[in-house]
Amino acid sequence: MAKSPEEALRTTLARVAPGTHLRDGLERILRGRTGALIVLGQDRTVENICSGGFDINIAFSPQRLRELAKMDGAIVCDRDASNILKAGVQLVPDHTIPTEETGTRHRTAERVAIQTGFPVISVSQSMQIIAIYVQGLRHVLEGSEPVLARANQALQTLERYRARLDQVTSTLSALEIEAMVTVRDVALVLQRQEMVRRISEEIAQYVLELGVDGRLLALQLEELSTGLGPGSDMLLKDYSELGTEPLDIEVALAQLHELSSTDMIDLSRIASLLGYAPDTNSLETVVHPQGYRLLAGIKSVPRAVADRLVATFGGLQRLMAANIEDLMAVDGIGEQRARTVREGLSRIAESSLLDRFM
Ligand SMILES: Nc1ncnc2c1ncn2[C@@H]1O[C@H](COP(=O)(O)OP(=O)(O)OP(=O)(O)O)[C@@H](O)[C@H]1O
Repeated sequence: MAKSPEEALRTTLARVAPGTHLRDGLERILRGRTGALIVLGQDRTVENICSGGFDINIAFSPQRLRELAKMDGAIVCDRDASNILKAGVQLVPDHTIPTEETGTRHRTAERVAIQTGFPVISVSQSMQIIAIYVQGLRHVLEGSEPVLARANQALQTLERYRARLDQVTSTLSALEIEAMVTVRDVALVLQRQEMVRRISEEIAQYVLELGVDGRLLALQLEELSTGLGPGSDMLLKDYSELGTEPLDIEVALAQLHELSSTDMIDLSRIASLLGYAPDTNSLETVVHPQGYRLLAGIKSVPRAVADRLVATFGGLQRLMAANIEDLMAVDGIGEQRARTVREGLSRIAESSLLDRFM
């Protein structure tokens, strides 16, 4: 499947991250106060817009890149910059492709990136910046310090969001056990899960961009992401019976990911993703989960078995009331698994109530 421009940019950012040969070469060009125009990839389209220059086809090294950049014209490397294929090339992209850039080097870079689909890097001699063009996107590379400063701020935000998510999730579990959940409680957890997802994604992007300088950040992100529990899909599945139409979980999840930050504050808007009328009265309606989320929290219960359990018992309350024999009556559940489910559910019930009342 073709990558979205954002995904392609992420891949390229990893390729030029600190610690890579390519970044080393680009930094050398910058320090040497020359410029460069580098295409990362070669195919028929690239061939067709290349004029002059020469084929070299040598293994990539930062020193070679720096030396070749002293010449006029562009450099063509293969996709992962393991070989330098051409140097001193004049690139002649389609001049009708619109570009916002000024200066021929950067206008060419943007057009070539759009026309070929390959990333293009420009090192500006006059502005002393390295810019990456991927399809229609432009990203200016920064030194690690400002990126780390922003990443650390995001990490602190994630820490706060995570604490709040844990809090609302354990409240929801307790309310589920007591059959006292309202739409507001569900929307609140969906909101917090989404906020954690968004900020985690932002930090993951910084990790990519920072390369070797982002190792500690990667560890911190991993630590703050462990034990997150079942995701928003399980929650949507649990409460998807609210509307008149059966809910398409994938669609609802995509809609949640696309909510603007203003919509994210509005719990009624989030509740409407579950098929519920977007008004404040709806938020106070008492609702009952199917049990998918709590079952997903029990390690040795496969998804298909969980689905069968939900289909048989038709809701968490009846599932909680089921004894070993009742559970064993479900297709694919032997005594061992019935015990696991029973004990798992009892443990969740105990710990939820303890969390709530202690
Ligand atoms: N179409 C092109 N193909 C290959 N190389 C190019 C092309 N356009 C510009 N260059 C390279 O960029 C160099 C600088 O060109 P120019 O001064 O017009 O660009 P600029 O955008 O002002 O660059 P800078 O920001 O580096 O000063 C040229 O000498 C050439 O090596």
